[in-house]
Amino acid sequence: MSPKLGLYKGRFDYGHRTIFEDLNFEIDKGDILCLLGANGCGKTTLLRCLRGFLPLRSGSCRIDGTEISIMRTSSLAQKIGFVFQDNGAPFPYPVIEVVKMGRAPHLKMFSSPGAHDTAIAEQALETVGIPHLRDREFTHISGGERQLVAIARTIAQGPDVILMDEPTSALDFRNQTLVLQVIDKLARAGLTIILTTHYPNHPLLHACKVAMMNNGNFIAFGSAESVITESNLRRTYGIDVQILTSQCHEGEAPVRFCVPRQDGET
Ligand SMILES: Nc1ncnc2c1ncn2[C@@H]1O[C@H](COP(=O)(O)OP(=O)(O)OP(=O)(O)O)[C@@H](O)[C@H]1O
Repeated sequence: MSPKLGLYKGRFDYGHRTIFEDLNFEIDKGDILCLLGANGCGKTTLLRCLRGFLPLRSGSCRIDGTEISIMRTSSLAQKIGFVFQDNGAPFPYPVIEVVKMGRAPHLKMFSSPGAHDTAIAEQALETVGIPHLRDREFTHISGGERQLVAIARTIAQGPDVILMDEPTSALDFRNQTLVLQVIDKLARAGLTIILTTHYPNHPLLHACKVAMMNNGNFIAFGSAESVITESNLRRTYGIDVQILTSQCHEGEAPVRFCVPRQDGET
């Protein structure tokens, strides 16, 4: 059986500048893959290529074995959702209408969302814990709330795969935890999720696969435990980091987490 999503010998260039090349990975239904890497290493560019927003210079990206570059736009939108880093608010629509926009790939041309689509959108708001924002104007809610609305809209889209560009970046501590729990829940329901993050502790605390990106390739790919090591973190971010373990609850496996060393940069 084909993996849910695969990239094979992927290469992308902005003009003469190669962002990544000979990049390969496969992930399956229900997997969560966390992309880590320094600012500007190419995480967003990779996500955009996987969604088909940017064309690969060479190589192939396949969903369920089908090359995405030959898929129709609506079929691709039904299969892959994308949560952008920046959720600007150009129009003062009510939040529920913004979430219903996620249903667009499922509607016939010139038709509007119906009661079924409204119910799906309301369920998506419940899933991300913001049903109380249903009738608020999208332009009058906070940046973090807009990020949660964007996630709800993508859930309402009903894709098999969700690509999320720094989904926790604008969120407070509670909502970061909430979004990571939502991601766990979606994966348990069979969705495949790829997210970028700047917090190595997130994948350590929420066991998932990790790809560490550096110099246009993955320097490590695998379980959080195997990839998030002191030496990989030093190589990627150029600082000394210490991995600590703590027994939070008696009888449960110890939790691993990383902290920068106090004695500074390497
Ligand atoms: N449209 C563009 N044209 C040319 N270069 C670009 C363009 N977009 C991004 N870049 C460059 O490509 C490189 C990769 O950018 P990208 O946004 O993918 O990195 P990133 O890892 O997501 O960064 P961050 O963690 O800061 O969000 C960066 O050096 C960036 O300056």
